[in-house]
Amino acid sequence: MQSVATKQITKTRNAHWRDYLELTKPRVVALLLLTAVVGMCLATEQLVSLSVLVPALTGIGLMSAAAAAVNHLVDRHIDAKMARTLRRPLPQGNLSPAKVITFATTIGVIGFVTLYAWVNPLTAWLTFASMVGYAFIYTMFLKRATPQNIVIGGLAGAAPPLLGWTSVTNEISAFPILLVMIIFTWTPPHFWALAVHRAKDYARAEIPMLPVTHGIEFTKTCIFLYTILLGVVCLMPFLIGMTGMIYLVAVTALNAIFLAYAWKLKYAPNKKTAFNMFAFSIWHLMLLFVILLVDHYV
Ligand code: HEM
Ligand SMILES: CC(C)=CCC/C(C)=C/CC/C(C)=C/COP(=O)(O)OP(=O)(O)O
Repeated sequence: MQSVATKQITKTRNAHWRDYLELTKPRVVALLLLTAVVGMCLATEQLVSLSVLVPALTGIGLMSAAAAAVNHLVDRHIDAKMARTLRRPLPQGNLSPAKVITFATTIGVIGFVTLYAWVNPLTAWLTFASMVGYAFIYTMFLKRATPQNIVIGGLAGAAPPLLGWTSVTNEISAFPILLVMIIFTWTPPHFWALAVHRAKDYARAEIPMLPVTHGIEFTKTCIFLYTILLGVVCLMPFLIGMTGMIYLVAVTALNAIFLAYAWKLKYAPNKKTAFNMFAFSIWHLMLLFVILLVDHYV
């Protein structure tokens, strides 16, 4: 496998703007920003002012993109060993590590200054903590150290609703923390479904993801249990009176579908079930946050 990776690394070409875009994990950042926008909107009865919305999204987006670029840099050797990640700009030799460091530092600093100067220092520091959590604590340490890596590291990716909320209110409160808990409990079924599908890749790269260390069946059981827990956590916003019937009905339907995937994955899987559950997880989270918005305004 090393020889496949080496062959790819020697096949270099000039850097292209698309390589820089790929470093930022644009689709992941887009969903993170949606959850941040919802955090902003739910923080106020009025419409969010553009003078907060624009710098907050710019800052959170740039710092998330910087964290993603550092993840590409730190993981370049393991990415070269996995079929899913082999074609990324660093394993392909399209970008040098020095260029990636310059890029990540530049956008990270611009993002921080934007938040600090035009939003508020609280949001700037919370976003900084999330960036460190993903780029350094998860990527450099947890990912290689424990099968609970994504559970603990998931907190960084779960932060954006809180970041959106503090952008508007300049204070931390219980409701956005509940939104963070929703993403936090969603992350294990989201990622482990993909890890079940790609278990051989992770084994080859010697990354201690749950299916590698504890086996596929145990991972499927954990996915099932976390999906039930997610269903319970998703009820909380309704139970504390922060959302209404639209949220309750729509989210119950979404969670029933997610649970049906988890059940099928455990008890009646075919070759595509794990990947289909991963793909649905993205729709699940996206629709859940759109529903929060609809419920807030209707
Ligand atoms: C520690 C937490 C997380 C882990 C380990 C994780 C892992 C992954 C992995 C391995 C992929 C496949 C990437 C690819 O092949 O391109 C992926 C895709 C994705 N993830 Fe996550 N994820 C996490 C948290 C999140 C969060 C918090 C969000 C958004 C709120 C998110 C949104 C997405 C989206 C939208 C995709 C599809 C990307 C694409 O199609 O390019 N993930 N995730
Ligand atoms: C400021 C802030 C909110 C920061 C969070 C930024 C961020 C991009 C979080 C997403 C989490 C994610 C995609 C993890 C996958 O990493 P992986 O290395 O396990 O997956 P890979 O193998 O696809 O690279």
